[in-house]
Amino acid sequence: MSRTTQAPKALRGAGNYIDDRFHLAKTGKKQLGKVFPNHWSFMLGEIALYSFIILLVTGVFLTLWFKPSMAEIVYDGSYERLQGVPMSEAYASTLYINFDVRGGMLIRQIHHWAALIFVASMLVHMLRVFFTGAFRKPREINWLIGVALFGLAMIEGLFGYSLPDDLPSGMGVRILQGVMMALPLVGTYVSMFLFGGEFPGEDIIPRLYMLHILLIPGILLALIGAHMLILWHQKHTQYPGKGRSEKQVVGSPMLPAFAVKAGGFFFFVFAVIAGLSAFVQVNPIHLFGPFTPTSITSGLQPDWYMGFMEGSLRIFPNWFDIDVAGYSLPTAVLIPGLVIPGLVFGAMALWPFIEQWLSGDKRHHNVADRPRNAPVRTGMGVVGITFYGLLWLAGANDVLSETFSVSLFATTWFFRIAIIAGPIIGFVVTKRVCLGLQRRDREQLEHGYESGTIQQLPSGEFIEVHRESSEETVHVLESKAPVSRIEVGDVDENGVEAPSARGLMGRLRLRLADWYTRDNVSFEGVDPHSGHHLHHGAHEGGDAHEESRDGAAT
Ligand code: HEM
Ligand code: HEM
Repeated sequence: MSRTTQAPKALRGAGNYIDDRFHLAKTGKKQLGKVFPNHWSFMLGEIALYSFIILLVTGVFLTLWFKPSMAEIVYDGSYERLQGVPMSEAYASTLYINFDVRGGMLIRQIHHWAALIFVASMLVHMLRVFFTGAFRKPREINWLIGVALFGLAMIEGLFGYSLPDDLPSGMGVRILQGVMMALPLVGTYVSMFLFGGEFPGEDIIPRLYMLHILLIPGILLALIGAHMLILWHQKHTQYPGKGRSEKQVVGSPMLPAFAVKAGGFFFFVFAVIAGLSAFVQVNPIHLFGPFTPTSITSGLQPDWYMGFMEGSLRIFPNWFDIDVAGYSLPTAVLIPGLVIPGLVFGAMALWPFIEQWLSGDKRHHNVADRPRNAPVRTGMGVVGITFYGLLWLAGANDVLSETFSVSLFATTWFFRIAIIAGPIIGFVVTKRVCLGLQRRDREQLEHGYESGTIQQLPSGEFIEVHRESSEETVHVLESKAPVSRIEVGDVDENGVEAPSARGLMGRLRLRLADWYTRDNVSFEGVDPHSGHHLHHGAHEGGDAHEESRDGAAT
């Protein structure tokens, strides 16, 4: 006997009341059945989202006791080792959260760990999007929002790190001021404006506080909202496979499968952050002491996401300063502190448009690329990782020197050379590996996979038996887009428009387009399993739920 479940009367009443006014039932039904593709790499954006929520909640807790004031007091709280020490109210209030507020130290730890994981998950999420080409049309705007989110999150973290006014806080703010002062013409004014006078002054902590708890989180929240709305509207990309096309999305529906999974995953992320916070100490401000402009510590590192800026400043040579009309431009600070980060973020923001410009490809892409099938893009991604990673390591050049007992000058020079050679080597090796994998894919598509079974033919010859790949694998292998090496003025059958050869820019564009596609292995004319020595293999099934990209569930 079957029984239909009905919501309790009161709930139904409330539902009807709302539906009468807002007519949400129809839209709600459609939206709640929305299909989400399943792949572990799509959980990286979720980790960023959940750690952001944890930051908001723990941040509000911290504001209850934190005092954003530079007024000097003499400490007489419960941490005995600092009693009688003059310090700012900001530092004293953070010590108070640590030692006098119940659970205070744990919440500070959670806030800090969540910040570290927030930026890390964002970075890995961004790499996933980059290497799968998920930034291509129609998702360029979401990519740009992402780049803004990444930059803002770094600044938000730096400002949060500066709030407790302990020694590392003040050192971070000092570097920030140094970089600001290097700005041509306006540097000193910008610094005076932010600090309300000479460094450090009394104003900086209240100002950073306002930015940290109100303005930047507000902008982050709005941008994340827009990011999610756009994602919802455009739907997710999906990896190639059986039944997955540019027009169809395959995965689990929002209710119940995806909602339950996402809810559970939130608690998992929270548990990992809380576990780390309970057992692994981060930023023990009570051990560092209050900031005084005359003190400095050695071997101290900033939070990981500021590491690449630190490295950039540490290894850039102090070769020349430029004098323009009586103003000096300190290149050793200006270039590593502003120009290099500007180039890194500029390249990130522009890449989707550069790629579109040189390939002429204006099609919609909903099926993700396999990284090997876009060797130049994948190579450029490795250039970015190597460049960023080396700068990041260079930010710890003193720690590396001490650990490996090499001189500081040797590590500095190692990084100065590696920062140029590393990305070039990275690009060449990656591109070769991608092309090698493409050749292997082509081979597998044509001949099936190597079974490991060796047979001896009557003639005495030994052969390896190849078996047919599953239908799923064939779909994945066949997903490689045709290599578009089109001639000037052409539009190919995929709507890819050829670069124009006119003018200097036109010729440059053609050259780059050629560089982008040259060497790519063509799969055209390859008939699956047309090779010799094949035996039939197993076939796998596809996912259960499908939805067309224009919203109709099937
Ligand atoms: C993306 C968001 C955020 C990031 C990356 C971030 C990061 C940080 C970091 C790294 C610290 C230093 C923690 C420490 O002392 O060990 C900090 C401190 C602080 N944050 Fe945030 N935070 C964020 C959002 C918020 C929000 C939304 C609030 C408040 C509504 C907030 C309130 C505070 C307060 C009051 C402190 C000073 C107390 C302390 O240092 O323990 N934060 N934040
Ligand atoms: C606060 C930080 C961020 C949050 C909370 C966030 C959240 C998400 C989520 C939950 C998704 C869907 C699931 C997934 O693909 O992982 C997504 C997709 C996407 N994100 Fe982010 N993201 C953030 C930062 C970024 C950054 C830094 C970039 C790139 C620069 C970026 C670009 C994209 C793009 C292009 C998509 C669509 C991908 C697709 O459809 O396959 N996001 N984001």
